[in-house]
Amino acid sequence: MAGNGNANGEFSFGTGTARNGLAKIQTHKKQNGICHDDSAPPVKAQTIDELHSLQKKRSAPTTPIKDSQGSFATISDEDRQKQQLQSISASLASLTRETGPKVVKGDPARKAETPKHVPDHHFTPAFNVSDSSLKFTHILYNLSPAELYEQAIKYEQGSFITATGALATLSGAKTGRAPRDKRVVRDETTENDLWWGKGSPNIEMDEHTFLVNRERAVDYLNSLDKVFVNDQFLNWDPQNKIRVRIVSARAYHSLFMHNMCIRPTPEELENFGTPDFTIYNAGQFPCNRYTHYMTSSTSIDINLGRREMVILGTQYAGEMKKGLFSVMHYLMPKRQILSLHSGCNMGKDGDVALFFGLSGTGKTTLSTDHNRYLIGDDEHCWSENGVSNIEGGCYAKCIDLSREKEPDIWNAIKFGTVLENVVFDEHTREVDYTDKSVTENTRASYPIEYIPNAKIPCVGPHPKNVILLACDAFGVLPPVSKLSLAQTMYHFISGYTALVAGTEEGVKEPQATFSACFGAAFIMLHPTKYAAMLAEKMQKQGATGWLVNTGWSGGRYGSGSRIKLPYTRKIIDAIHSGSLLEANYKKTEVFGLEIPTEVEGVPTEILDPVNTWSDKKAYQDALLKLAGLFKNNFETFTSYKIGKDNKLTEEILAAGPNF
Ligand SMILES: Nc1ncnc2c1ncn2[C@@H]1O[C@H](COP(=O)(O)OP(=O)(O)O)[C@@H](O)[C@H]1O
Ligand SMILES: C=C(OP(=O)(O)O)C(=O)O
Ligand SMILES: [Ca+2]
Ligand SMILES: [Mn+2]
Repeated sequence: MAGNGNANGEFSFGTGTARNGLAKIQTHKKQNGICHDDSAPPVKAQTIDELHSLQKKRSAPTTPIKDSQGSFATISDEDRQKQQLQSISASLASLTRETGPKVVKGDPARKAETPKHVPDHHFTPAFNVSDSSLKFTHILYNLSPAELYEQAIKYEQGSFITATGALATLSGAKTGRAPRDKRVVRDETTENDLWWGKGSPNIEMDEHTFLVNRERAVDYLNSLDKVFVNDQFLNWDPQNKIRVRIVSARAYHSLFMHNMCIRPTPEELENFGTPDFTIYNAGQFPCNRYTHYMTSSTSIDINLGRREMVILGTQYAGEMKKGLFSVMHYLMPKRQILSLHSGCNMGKDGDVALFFGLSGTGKTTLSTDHNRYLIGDDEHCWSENGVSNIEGGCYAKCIDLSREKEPDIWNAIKFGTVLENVVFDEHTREVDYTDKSVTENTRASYPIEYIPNAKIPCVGPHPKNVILLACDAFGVLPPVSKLSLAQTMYHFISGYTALVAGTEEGVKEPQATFSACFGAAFIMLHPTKYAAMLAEKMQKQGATGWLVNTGWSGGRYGSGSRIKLPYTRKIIDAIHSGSLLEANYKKTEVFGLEIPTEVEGVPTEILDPVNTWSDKKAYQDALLKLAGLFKNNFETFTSYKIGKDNKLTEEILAAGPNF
């Protein structure tokens, strides 16, 4: 290269050919004779460190807090930070030791932020002081998705950026929820309030054992260099908002909850105060099998009295979301608000539909509808004023996800989205959504506004249609039937579906299950309490109930096939538009379901399942088998009254299969 220069320090380009065959570089002769790298003004930095310090500017200053009179309080930024740290410090405090780790804000990797000395007073270690009280726990407080990406990629194995910008993560050994490892503290209050015993999801634990696990989680979290803290909200209904704090060890968990809960504005965060409920997620750390009530190394413990939840031995993020949902199933009915395991969307004319159903029945898929506003995909409240989403995000299954069939979910998988347990090309980072190598239960968690027609705020008027989704692996339930109120209640309390592989551990192929209120794993009170509220609301609002089978047709699982999604969508369209209400109906045998004779865009022969089975005897056997399972299951409920209405209770009992 030296050969290209000339005596004046000038280079020529294009005016001749240099000796090595390359064109000569030519620059204009500089007046002062100095050759600059480029024409931009020089950077105002003397050192590399100084240069780097220019890269990041401080976040917008926080706004003043208003006091009860509405005027701006004189609290300084420093005082506010102090209050916030005190609150977090209280959350992380040990219940058995007086001194705990010192809590400081910021990333320990950024040394400048680490205090050089213990701020309060100089102390001499004494026998009652443990090493843990001498260390700092760094708090990464409500980090942004970009910051959480950096944390995950730097420190958490199995974190990668996919071709569309999502954060691929691994949830570890557990890739689904562990309902058998969930425990609820039984104390004087919950003893009477909650549903205990046969069929109930609430497996009891005592207060003391809860505290043992809580201490285990808190000590684990405090043993780390840093923990993530999210302060967020649940429920878009402004009058019934719940403040939640999530303390976790992984950026994956923090980003997941950032997406799933409602994100506070900077002002809301400043006024956050003390949380109504706190999760301690120490999922990497197992519970202790010597601890009473523990039957595995996993424990998910809810203490309603303390307003706390502890997670040990599972990193599956869905436990946090569904754990909080359980809490809402206790808190909301206390306020006469019905909590619903359902998706929810709204048409252009304000017609709201609820989609009840167990995991894998299509709540997320069918509520995400390009022609309608999405209110939420999974957890809602129905109050005197209408519906509200509990969450701020969606949690979609990704197995076999396709751009054609589910374009809105496909497009939501971008920067900010957590993609759990998917398999991708090691070079291009293109995700293979058909790959089940890690699990069948691959998932995407994204903020609801990633769906283009999301309804923000996520609230709507009273529902017009209540759609019960069942994925029937027997292939005998019709693709759609119109229900009377009593039938709606019967099917709501039954909560039938075939559990498909994935979301719960150990389910390998579809199994008939009955899960009261389409969410027995999350309800806290007796199912008839929720059913009575639903009946009252549907009656008052004149809502219509529908049963939609998103499962098998033309034979049971193994011989028939799953009803095509485009057909189910046509059925749902006809419910929304009101046209299905106008159709002609006939009544089926055994289940006594009203089925339409025609639905636009759906082959008529599939509407009555008997038509699709080549072996009619096999159909009859399967039908009676399923009817028997329904009858057996409902026996536990026959001694309960639904609400104050004796007549409705009788009608509900009579609304089941007859054979
Ligand atoms: N006819 C159908 N209706 C609804 N979903 C279907 C249908 N056929 C296949 N599927 C698939 O079943 C899954 C339904 O899961 P999802 O919508 O996440 O259920 P949920 O939200 O109730 O857990 C999706 O992967 C979807 O693509
Ligand atoms: C996250 C869950 O929801 P769903 O499968 O209903 O979408 C779950 O049940 O763990
Ligand atoms: Ca879902
Ligand atoms: Mn769900």
